[in-house]
Amino acid sequence: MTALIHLDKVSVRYGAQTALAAVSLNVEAGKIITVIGPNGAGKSTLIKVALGLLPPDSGTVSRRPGLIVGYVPQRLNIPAALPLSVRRFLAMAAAKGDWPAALGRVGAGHVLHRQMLELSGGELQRVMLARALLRQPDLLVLDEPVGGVDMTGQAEIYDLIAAVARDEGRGVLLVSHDLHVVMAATDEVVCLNRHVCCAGHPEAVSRHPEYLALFGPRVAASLAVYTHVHDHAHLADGRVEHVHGPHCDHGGGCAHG
Ligand SMILES: Nc1ncnc2c1ncn2[C@@H]1O[C@H](COP(=O)(O)OP(=O)(O)OP(=O)(O)O)[C@@H](O)[C@H]1O
Repeated sequence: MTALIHLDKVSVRYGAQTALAAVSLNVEAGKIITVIGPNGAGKSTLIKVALGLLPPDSGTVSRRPGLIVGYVPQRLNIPAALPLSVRRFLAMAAAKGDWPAALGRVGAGHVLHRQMLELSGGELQRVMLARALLRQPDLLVLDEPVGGVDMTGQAEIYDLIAAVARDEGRGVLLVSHDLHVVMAATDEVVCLNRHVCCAGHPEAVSRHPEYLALFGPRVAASLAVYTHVHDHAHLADGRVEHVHGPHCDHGGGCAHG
């Protein structure tokens, strides 16, 4: 298997509600896969399945044997009464790591001796990323990693994520709403709305200008456009009907409607 992780037709239900329906995706070494989708689309559920925290109701998840995963959650809840320095927090993840270098790399060199509870939202996200990278992961899983980070910081963090994939050959599975910032550094976009609506390479933008019109000006401006092969229709009751036409007119607002 060349993929670090492979999801094959994974479905997850919470009671009667389907959170993921036959979702397949691959993350390979050196590649960044970005999952986008509206609230409730199943992005966090997908991450939980990929991490092995949630077993799928059907379908399979295959991980390369011995895979090391670094995970940056959307939020970290630290008990208010827990005295925990950044240094100690990082030491818990990697006892022998070069913590100052790891923090310096994510632009948070100044927080090594601070208390975790004192950090700003952006500083906390950077520390979480440093901690994930200290594990020297084959696969980095990031659930909206720039929450609370200012605009300049966001660009810096995405540049770093791109370098981690490109220069160090790590695979990255990223959930993001920051489409325009993420696009430049993404190898493949997976548009999720319980099922995979569409997926493709952002660089296909220049080769397929006709698709720009499909998304409408608001989405097109933030997302540019990517190869869009649509093999299903969205029915009024929310179900999906598979059809064989190669492209859709996106009238159903697949990801964003
Ligand atoms: N433990 C749970 N029990 C029941 N329903 C759940 C549970 N976790 C998630 N859901 C439901 O499953 C659906 C998908 O949730 P999920 O958190 O995966 O979406 P998301 O795309 O990450 O959303 P958001 O962008 O709002 O974070 C939602 O409708 C949510 O209410």
